Amino acid sequence: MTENDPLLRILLIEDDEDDYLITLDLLQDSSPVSTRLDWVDSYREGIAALETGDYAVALVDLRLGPDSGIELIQQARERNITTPFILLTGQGDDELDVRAVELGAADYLVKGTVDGHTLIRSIRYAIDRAMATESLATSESHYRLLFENNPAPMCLMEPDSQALVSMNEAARVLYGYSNEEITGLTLNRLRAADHTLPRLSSEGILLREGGILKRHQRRDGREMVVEVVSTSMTINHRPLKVLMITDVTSQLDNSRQLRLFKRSIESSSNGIIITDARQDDLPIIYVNRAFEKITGYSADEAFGKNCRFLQGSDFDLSNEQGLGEIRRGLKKGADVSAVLRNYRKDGAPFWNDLYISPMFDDDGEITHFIGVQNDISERKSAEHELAFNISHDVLTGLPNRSLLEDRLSQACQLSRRYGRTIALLFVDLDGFKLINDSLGHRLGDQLLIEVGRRLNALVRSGDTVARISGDEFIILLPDLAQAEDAVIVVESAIHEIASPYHLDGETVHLTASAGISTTDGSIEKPMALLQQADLAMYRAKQQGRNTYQWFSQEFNEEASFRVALRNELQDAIDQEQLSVYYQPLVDARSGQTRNVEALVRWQHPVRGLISPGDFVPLAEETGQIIALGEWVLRKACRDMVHLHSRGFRHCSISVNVSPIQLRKEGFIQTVTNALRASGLPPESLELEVVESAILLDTDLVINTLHTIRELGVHIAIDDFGTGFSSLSYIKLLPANKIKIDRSFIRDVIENRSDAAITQGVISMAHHLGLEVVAEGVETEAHAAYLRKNHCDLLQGFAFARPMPFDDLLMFLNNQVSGNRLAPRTDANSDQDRTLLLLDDEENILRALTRVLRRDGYRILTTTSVKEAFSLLAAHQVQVIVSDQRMPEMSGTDFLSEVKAIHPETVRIVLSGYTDLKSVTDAINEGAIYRFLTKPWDDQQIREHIQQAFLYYRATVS
Ligand SMILES: Nc1nc2c(ncn2[C@@H]2O[C@H](COP(=O)(O)O[C@H]3[C@@H](O)[C@H](n4cnc5c(=O)[nH]c(N)nc54)O[C@@H]3COP(=O)(O)O)[C@@H](O)[C@H]2O)c(=O)[nH]1
Repeated sequence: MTENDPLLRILLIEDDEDDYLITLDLLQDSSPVSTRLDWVDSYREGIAALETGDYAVALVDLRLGPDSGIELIQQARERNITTPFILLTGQGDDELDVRAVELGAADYLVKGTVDGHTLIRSIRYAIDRAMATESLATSESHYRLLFENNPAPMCLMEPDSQALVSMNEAARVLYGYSNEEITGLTLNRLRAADHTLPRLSSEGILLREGGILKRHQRRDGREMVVEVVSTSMTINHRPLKVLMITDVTSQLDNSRQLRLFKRSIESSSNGIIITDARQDDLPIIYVNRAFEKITGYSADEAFGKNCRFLQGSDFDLSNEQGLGEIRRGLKKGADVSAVLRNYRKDGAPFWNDLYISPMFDDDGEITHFIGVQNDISERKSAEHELAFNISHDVLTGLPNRSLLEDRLSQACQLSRRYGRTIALLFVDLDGFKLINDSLGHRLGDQLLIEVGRRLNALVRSGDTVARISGDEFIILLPDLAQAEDAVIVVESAIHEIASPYHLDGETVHLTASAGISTTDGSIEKPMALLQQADLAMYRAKQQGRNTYQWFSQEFNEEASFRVALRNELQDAIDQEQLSVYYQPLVDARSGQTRNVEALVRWQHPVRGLISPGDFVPLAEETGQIIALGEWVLRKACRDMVHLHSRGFRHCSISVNVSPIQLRKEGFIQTVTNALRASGLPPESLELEVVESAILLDTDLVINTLHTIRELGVHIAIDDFGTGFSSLSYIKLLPANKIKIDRSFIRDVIENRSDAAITQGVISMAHHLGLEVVAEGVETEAHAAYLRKNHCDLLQGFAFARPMPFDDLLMFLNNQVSGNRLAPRTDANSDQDRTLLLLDDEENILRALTRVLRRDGYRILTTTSVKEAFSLLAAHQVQVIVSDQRMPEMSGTDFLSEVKAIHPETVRIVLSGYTDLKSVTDAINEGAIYRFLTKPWDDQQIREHIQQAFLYYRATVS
């Protein structure tokens, strides 16, 4: 209180007015400051005045009428009235004094003993004390607020007992206790069973000074990891510990997770790079070990660099697209992935499947980029290999059909643009299957590889050699000035392929047939070129192989015809447009029909009668031969039963069986079904099988034939001599019969090779106990020759053509009624002497006949070599006299042939010219017996002829 202090308002609660006036005087006399003393004289008014809060101090009389000043003070305190009190009383009383101070009275004055100064000092003291008390209370409340409202959980703990004195709200919330539950709580209660943890700096959490980690539990038992910082302090003379508690459970989890992430990144097999987006040129600030391993660069070498250092120094076109994507992605701040060709430190390239992700700060700014590298070089090379395999033939490494197709299309575009010619060569190896089967597939493969290599070696860099299937190679020549240029290549190809191959110590010879098709690029469907070349190749095969042919529209039409036929054949089978014709096989000696061959015919509604030679191969290609063959078999069996019922029981039926039928499962059942359904005895059925039928699935076919044979059905080997089968296979076949192919019979009477083959086959067959049929017997001469050479059965136009069943019946009936094909017995017997005279001049023949007739010979004459062969085939000629100079061939050549075909004959040349060389050669070879000259001496020539007959007798008998 000073002079400058404002007016000091003092309340006097006193029931005695005199005391009021005394107090007023005392104040006015002694107070150094302006005071105003308000007086109330009752308890009630006193409380009311105090509640205004307007008074710096209140002087309260102990006695207020019936009320007590002490009660008033007590009442005021209860009403939170903080006004300092000075209790006034009429007499001194220590007890009262203590009581007043206890209640918060600042002083106790005894009325009448107090002077002005004492009063003023007491008032000042009361006010100061009140102010000090209030300031202390304010400060205490601040501290309490600070403790209670502190967001950090805090506890006050008694150090010895560890009893918790207090817990702030944050701590209560953390632990789940209410304020009331704190009483009696000890630190131990807050601890989990296993509350100690090692210092966790290794766990990546930064602890505060003095902080330790403990495992605590909440009221509900849930555990948590807390950091506890404990500080000792004394509060109100009481030593206490303040525990500052922080729940670090999630921090610890995060830290562990972070460490896990870090370890994952470190141990990731993908390379990981982090670049700083806030620095120029995005320098690398982190790389993991996998990066070092993939690239060969250490982290130190990579730090500070931009990732582009992995792209090598040369421009790489293959990266352009990927880099473009990355640039766009980075610009947008979006995730981006791209495959780049990067380079390792040692310069080796690798394929980097890169995934880049931006990292943002809280303001949405990109701070870093994380790149994840995946070295996909192996996958790339596998993909590359796969792509290669998709477009290339695995065996030879040559382009396959699909790549060829691409190149052909491209070639067509280019040749149209630049006016060039494209040629496609279709090269097919001749008889490769046979070679493959006999050599084995391993060597077969080597052969194909070598063929591919040879073809590749002879083409130019822009050309393509492809392998489109087994033994089919294509050469695409996309850039020819003219079509004829293809000839050089095709001839070289055929020549190269024909050079011997030396494989595993074996020397293999191979030929190829080729077809050429060409275009100026305008062809609508480029692959049609392949079909055309294929057709041309097919024609080359027909021409005898080891040659080439050009495609022509004519082939195309033929091919179209074949395709159409193939489709119509099914209708033919379904709609019974097929019929069976029969051709007799006659006994060579008796002329009797012993057997008939069933031959299918197709009566096409538009095309007329179609030969089986045209549609059977097609049916074999499509598999339709199964249904077709089965139908023929059933029909033939039925017809044969019909024939038997008409009295021709000695007659059996031959049915052709395709190799495809033989290999088909259930064929035996098909045969038994046909026999059972028709009632034909098995021995009346003969199946004709071509020798090549056993080339594929040999064991299966041979077993099938054995089973069929066991049924009683006969087996004939058809077209004998035309297949490539070995004789060792033949002996495995359970055959009854061999049919010599008609190609050997056609010239058998004049071609020494055919004659030798025919004689050889007959002899071999008889030694094997087989019967022999000659097919294609077209003339009497054929028949006579074959008879003479002991052929058993004859089949051919000389006797009958294939005919419908009704005609067959008629034919057989005619035979029975005497018109049978009587055996052509030669008019002269073995003893008869038959002389054949051959000269292209009729008058010579007449003159000779006149001279020799008188010696009783049967004289046959002819001016033609061809007819001479026929006469020789048909008659038992012993001596032949031939002119030397004839238009068809020389006499010595003719007699040389005769010697091969009829070695028993005695052969004489009668010539007006002396070509010494050929005559001496013929004599030396034994082809001629005598050389006589024109003009002749009648007597002399008669003697020579007689001697010739004698010579014949002597040598033949
Ligand atoms: N798998 C089947 N093949 C069959 C069937 N029917 C016939 N064929 C085969 O078709 C080929 C052609 O037969 P085709 O046109 O009927 O010719 C046969 C005869 O007509 C013919 N032949 C008979 N004699 C002569 C003759 O003196 N000269 C001559 N130029 N041709 C003649 O020969 C064919 C019979 O040959 P083959 O069967 O080898 O005994 C032919 O290969 C038939 O096999 C069938 O139903 N299924």
